[in-house]
Amino acid sequence: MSKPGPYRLQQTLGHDAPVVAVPMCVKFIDGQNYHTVGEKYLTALIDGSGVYPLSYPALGAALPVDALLDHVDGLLFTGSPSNVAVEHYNGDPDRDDSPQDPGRDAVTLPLLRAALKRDIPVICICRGFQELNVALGGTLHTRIHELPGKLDHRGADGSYDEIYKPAHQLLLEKGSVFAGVFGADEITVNSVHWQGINKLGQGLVVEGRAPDGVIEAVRVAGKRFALGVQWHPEYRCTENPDSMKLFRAFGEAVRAYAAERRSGKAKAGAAA
Ligand SMILES: N[C@@H](CCC(=O)NCCCC(=O)O)C(=O)O
Repeated sequence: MSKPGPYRLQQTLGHDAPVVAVPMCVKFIDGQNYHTVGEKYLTALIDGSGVYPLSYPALGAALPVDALLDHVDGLLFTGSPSNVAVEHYNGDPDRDDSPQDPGRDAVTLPLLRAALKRDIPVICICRGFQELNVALGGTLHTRIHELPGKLDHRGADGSYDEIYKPAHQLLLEKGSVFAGVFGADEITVNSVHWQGINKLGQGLVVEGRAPDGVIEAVRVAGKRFALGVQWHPEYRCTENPDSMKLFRAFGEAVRAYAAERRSGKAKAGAAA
């Protein structure tokens, strides 16, 4: 795989740009743990949403989530090759070589619940979408391509453009929040995942599916902006008008929340 050149940002943020936290993954590299986040998520937040991304380490309960949430205006939960551990949803054993990230699980699941409690805007992508479902008591299929009648959602081999190329239609519920964002009942999306929603988490509303019925878009009922997508709108975000619509909508929700938070009107703390 060839190394990409530096990304050239298209936006310059103002000093008062709202802040969006992005929980990191833990990767073991050359004998040490590194906390990492894919650049495309950070640049999509800047160029798509106009917000300031703040990477958040996966150090578990040592960092109380409410200490972070007092200072941010939104959260983005990224995709990752690793899978949510089955112990978090009482699932069947995962495949033996399933990549795991217990450090990330220990942060993202409580962080998601706390953010939803405060009604902070959240967008959850791929692994983040699966975390949203698990955080709300849902379960996952670990190998959807092995289920009868399902497409292979794992993405093609090859260059990143090949892996993240348009893969299938997303069929949206009429009148859904996503249909409003896109101004359409159907768009084309990419697909890079083994796992998918099985039992739906509490409070989640299905807004869109792949043609094989796999759940691809959800929202949390009653929240100002809490959306999850199984595909990758962050990939080459600025080149895809639908991806830009989604990131712009997230940016608007974050700016509205930031104005409330900074005026002291947002719900405070875990008691809210
Ligand atoms: N591991 C899960 C989630 C898949 C996922 O998030 N893929 C993205 C990979 C890296 C990235 O683009 O950030 C599954 O296989 O379902």
